[in-house]
Amino acid sequence: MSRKKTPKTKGASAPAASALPAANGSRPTRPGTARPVPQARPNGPPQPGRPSLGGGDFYDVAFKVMLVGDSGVGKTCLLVRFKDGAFLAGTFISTVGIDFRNKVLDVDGMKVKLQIWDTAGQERFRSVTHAYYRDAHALLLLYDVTNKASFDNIQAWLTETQEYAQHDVVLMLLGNKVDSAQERAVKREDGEKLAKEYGLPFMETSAKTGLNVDLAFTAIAKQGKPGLLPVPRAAPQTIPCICAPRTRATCFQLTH
Ligand SMILES: Nc1nc2c(ncn2[C@@H]2O[C@H](COP(=O)(O)OP(=O)(O)OP(=O)(O)O)[C@@H](O)[C@H]2O)c(=O)[nH]1
Ligand SMILES: [Mg+2]
Repeated sequence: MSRKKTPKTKGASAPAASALPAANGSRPTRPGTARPVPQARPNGPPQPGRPSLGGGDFYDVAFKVMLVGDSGVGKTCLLVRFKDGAFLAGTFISTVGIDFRNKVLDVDGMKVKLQIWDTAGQERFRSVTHAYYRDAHALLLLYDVTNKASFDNIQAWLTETQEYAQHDVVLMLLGNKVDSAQERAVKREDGEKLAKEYGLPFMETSAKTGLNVDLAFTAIAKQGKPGLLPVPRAAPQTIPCICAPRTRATCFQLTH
């Protein structure tokens, strides 16, 4: 069992983000620190040798999760819903660079700390986020069920994943904004089909109502706990390769 010490910072922006140029275009941007940072809730008595988040949250294993997907799909809202149980309604403020939050979950009696990295979906921050893929244990790939383009772009996000993340990274596909039934542009079956094609677990979520949000993060935490819920992967030969030609030499799918 890993008992690593966690950084005590909560909600801090990565240094790289602060060095980024100011936002332009129609959307306002928010630095990672713009969100209110809640205090960690107590999570059992201190135990000798057990690392803590600094606010009373002790954990046994730590797991880094990255949220990726097009700008506006709801990555930040999903994280805020999971961490704070609230929905960020109102003006859409794009994330600048990258931000993170920690939350400890109880998974079958073991405390699993999720360090969740919220990336900017905007193209101009792509080089910043690439640097963080390598350390991620899990990637949540988000699209917006009311935005077909964000669904179509999932393949491009998978390509990025194959290029920059560890080959054994845990992946999950999430279709967010499922509360907006009337504006739905991507059928649930299409999400399921894509997930099956790539051997990914799949859920539809709503950061607005909270539907499946805890469930999605808990499933990820379980996959981060060795011996629990191994990722259902398709056999390599059934997964079509989406590698860029220059990465094929190192492709782990070996299908071309
Ligand atoms: N109806 C509905 N709206 C949502 C949901 N999640 C997010 N939104 C809205 O979608 C917009 C974008 O949400 P964000 O979470 O900021 O999007 P993001 O993916 O973090 O975008 P970037 O930071 O630019 O990458 C905001 O106006 C949110 O209020 C949801 O589940 N349902
Ligand atoms: Mg965001």
